[in-house]
Amino acid sequence: MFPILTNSLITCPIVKKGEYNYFVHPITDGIPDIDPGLLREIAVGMIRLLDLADVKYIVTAEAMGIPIATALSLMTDIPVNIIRKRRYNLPGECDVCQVTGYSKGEMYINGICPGDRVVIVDDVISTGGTMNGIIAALESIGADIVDIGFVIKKGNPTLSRPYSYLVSIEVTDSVRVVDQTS
Ligand SMILES: O=P(O)(O)OC[C@H]1O[C@H](OP(=O)(O)OP(=O)(O)O)[C@H](O)[C@@H]1O
Ligand SMILES: Nc1nc2[nH]cnc2c(=O)[nH]1
Repeated sequence: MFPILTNSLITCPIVKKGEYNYFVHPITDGIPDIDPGLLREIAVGMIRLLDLADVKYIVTAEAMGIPIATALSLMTDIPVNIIRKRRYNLPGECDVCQVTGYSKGEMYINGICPGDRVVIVDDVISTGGTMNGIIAALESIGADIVDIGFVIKKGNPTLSRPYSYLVSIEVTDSVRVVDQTS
């Protein structure tokens, strides 16, 4: 179903971040490069996956959600709203607490209003810490979260809302693709 994505995953390197097996891949790291054919395959798959009707923003997290959200935006004409790792101190800025398997930090939402219909996309979900933080922050704003989609699901994370993904992987000393959307 996603031959370029699948092949690039099973051949990608793994590095250790403490005890965490971190896979290094074009879509999640931009390394070694982002092939346009891979990005197109993903964008077409995500558009099939997601409910994008009457959506005001495709919301994504800096940094590696940006290429995916941009590709979707070009194909749908829906603007992108980027959750940034930098604080701007603008009126209404909303803090997101981000905890991953290897890091902890803050992110910041600007420009989303109560009632805005949004779809959230990201490159990968692993512990779910990032997305659960984003969901809580968007709920506190009063945004209407219509759908949530990932290119890659790593392991078996739990989210406070339903979500979908293109491929599911297990990572040990290599990547194994265990499932994909049909
Ligand atoms: O499910 P989780 O365990 O929270 O991991 C998922 C998050 O990890 C990556 O972001 P990262 O913070 O590494 O930033 P980057 O996009 O700048 O590489 C990825 O883009 C997700 O946002
Ligand atoms: N590139 C990359 N990003 C991640 N985000 C959460 N886990 C991972 C991982 O294993 N690799």
